[in-house]
Amino acid sequence: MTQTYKVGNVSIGEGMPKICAPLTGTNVDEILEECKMIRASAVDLVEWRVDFFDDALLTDRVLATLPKIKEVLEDLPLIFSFRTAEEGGEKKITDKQYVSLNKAVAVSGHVHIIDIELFRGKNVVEELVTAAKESQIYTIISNHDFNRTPEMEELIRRVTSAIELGGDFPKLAVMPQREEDLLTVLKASLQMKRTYPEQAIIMIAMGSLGMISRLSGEIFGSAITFASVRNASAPGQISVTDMKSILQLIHDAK
Ligand SMILES: O=C1C[C@@](O)(C(=O)O)C[C@@H](O)[C@@H]1O
Repeated sequence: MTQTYKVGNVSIGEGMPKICAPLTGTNVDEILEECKMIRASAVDLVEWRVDFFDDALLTDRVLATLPKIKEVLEDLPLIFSFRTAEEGGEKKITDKQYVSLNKAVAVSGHVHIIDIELFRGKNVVEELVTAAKESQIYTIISNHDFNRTPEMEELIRRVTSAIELGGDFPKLAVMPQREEDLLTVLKASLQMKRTYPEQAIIMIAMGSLGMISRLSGEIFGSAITFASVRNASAPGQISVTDMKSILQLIHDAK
């Protein structure tokens, strides 16, 4: 039985996968406009993809923007993600900046979850997991490959490392090149769900070929799915409205 993580008012790890919409605005006005649209939609969580923000490398500007976002989103749980250029994000950032930005955000009290990239290395990940725990917020430990899908054993190895490093939600997003890659992701997801039944895991195959993986989380064991309200933050995301009705259909059929 998957452990349920209570993030704000949302229970992650039970029932239908929870829908998360990304904020991809480049300035405060755009971001707040997106927040309003998201607030009026059927999302469960919001991800601030801060790497889209022009001032992402200025911690003061990021910290000043967070309360404005919270004001519009009200009680919707917020994930903070700086997706680095190495993993398909918009900007480069040094390890030092990455750690200090995420730490400042963790202690700010304005976010519920921070996303830490597995490949930033053990030291960075451990330092940020500790900081998050001290601030009583959750962590996603993530890994992305926008070009290909690694072998099944490698997918399992990455998710297992994320669990061993103390992440609350291990997350993998990879790009299938052929139909078999999609099956590999679903199979890895199911295997992880069976091996770690108490763990809420997020497994995504991106692009049009991977779309099924975004819909089938309740079957194969993926606790959060990403869908868009205005702009997609990754290939293959569908609209929140379509996502909600498909997840409901699958849920009702169970
Ligand atoms: O890691 C993920 C998943 C994602 O890459 C996707 O494929 O939906 C979208 C990103 O915004 C998010 O940080």
